[in-house]
Amino acid sequence: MTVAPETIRSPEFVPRATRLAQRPVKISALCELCHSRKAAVKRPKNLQKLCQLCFFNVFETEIHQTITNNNLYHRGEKLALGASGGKDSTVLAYVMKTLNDRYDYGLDLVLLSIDEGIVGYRDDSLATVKRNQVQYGLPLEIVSYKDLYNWTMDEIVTCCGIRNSCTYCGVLRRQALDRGALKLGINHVVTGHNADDMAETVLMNILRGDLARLEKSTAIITESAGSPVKRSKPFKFTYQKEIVLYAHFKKLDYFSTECTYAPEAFRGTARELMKQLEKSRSSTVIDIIYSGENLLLQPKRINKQKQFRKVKTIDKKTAENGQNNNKNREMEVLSDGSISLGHDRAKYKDGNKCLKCGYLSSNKICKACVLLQTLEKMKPKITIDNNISTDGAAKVLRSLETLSF
Ligand SMILES: Nc1ncnc2c1ncn2[C@@H]1O[C@H](COP(=O)(O)OP(=O)(O)OP(=O)(O)O)[C@@H](O)[C@H]1O
Repeated sequence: MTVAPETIRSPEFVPRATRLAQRPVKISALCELCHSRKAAVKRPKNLQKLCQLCFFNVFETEIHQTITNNNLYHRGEKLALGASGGKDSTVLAYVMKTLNDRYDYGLDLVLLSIDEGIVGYRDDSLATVKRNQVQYGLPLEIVSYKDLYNWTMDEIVTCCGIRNSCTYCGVLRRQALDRGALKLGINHVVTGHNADDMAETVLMNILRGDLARLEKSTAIITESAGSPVKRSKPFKFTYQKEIVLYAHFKKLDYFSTECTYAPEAFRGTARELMKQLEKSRSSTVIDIIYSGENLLLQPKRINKQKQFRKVKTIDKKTAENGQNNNKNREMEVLSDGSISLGHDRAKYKDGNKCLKCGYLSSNKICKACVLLQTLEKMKPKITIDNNISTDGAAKVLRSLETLSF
């Protein structure tokens, strides 16, 4: 197995969206709303020129309207705000606290952080969350992969490579957020997913022909079978660039480095495509979300599509070994080496538990356990470098370079 060193991001890397949004914009005009103060921003959403105060006001009011129009929360509800220390979740914590106080929502807010165990990345971003906890006066709960699964992401990458790291991390984080929330007696997790994230997901699902996921990808509130924890995304209509501008002007304390491991490769492709489209049509992000919301999918066609995809993607060797004859397919290694987590056809009903870990799951074995089982199988095949003099990504990279399967 070879891993290109450039797929591991330098800790100094600053995402392009952050760099662009932080670049001072020269606008020599008056604010189009108050007509008295000098405009400081040109809103990426509609190109309106606004002063800082009016920008803060429209930004917060739009999120308030998203919350109230969609009846996202109710008085007395306890919410776990997914806090990674990044721009989206820092703005999420700040805005949710501001709106809760301003409009007297009557919500009980708690910050919930998942420590995936990525040295040089998550430990630094968690330090930011700890400062936010003090700055916003909100309680904080930190749950780690190591405690829940006995694996850190650094160990997982050392074991299975970078290629599938986003699959592992995404599945484990989803469950970790649920478990962290339940530990706090909360059944509602709020995340900072924004309009750009959502449009990218819609595009990815269209490009992959994943119609089943496409249907769910624009939901502002989701509840999955087998989990008592629901999720909501109050930034569904909020542009990423505006989130960065807001954090910048408000001087919020956030961590702007991207994950050490390369972001999901295909998401990057969808992101690039979206940026290209945005150059000629500034409303691209909202248009894609709108299309995703209004696509009418015919069940018969979805089934056909699934069958077609199954024939196309099953790895030849695995198929020859008969491993995919299992009707209750749980995990499939695709021909391109990536992992696809299937669903148990004999679906469990709500409230059923994973036979392995006992955690709630709609499948016989939960997705996290399926992945952890695979990791355990791979573990004996590798020798992990015991030299602890170099930590984090550098150590992982060195370990990966010496591995052979
Ligand atoms: N380690 C974590 N702990 C708690 N919540 C998380 C964590 N990682 C992600 N989330 C939640 O999921 C949302 C989307 O995460 P994603 O990985 O897409 O990061 P992002 O777009 O860079 O967001 P952020 O800027 O907040 O890190 C975050 O805004 C946050 O609410």
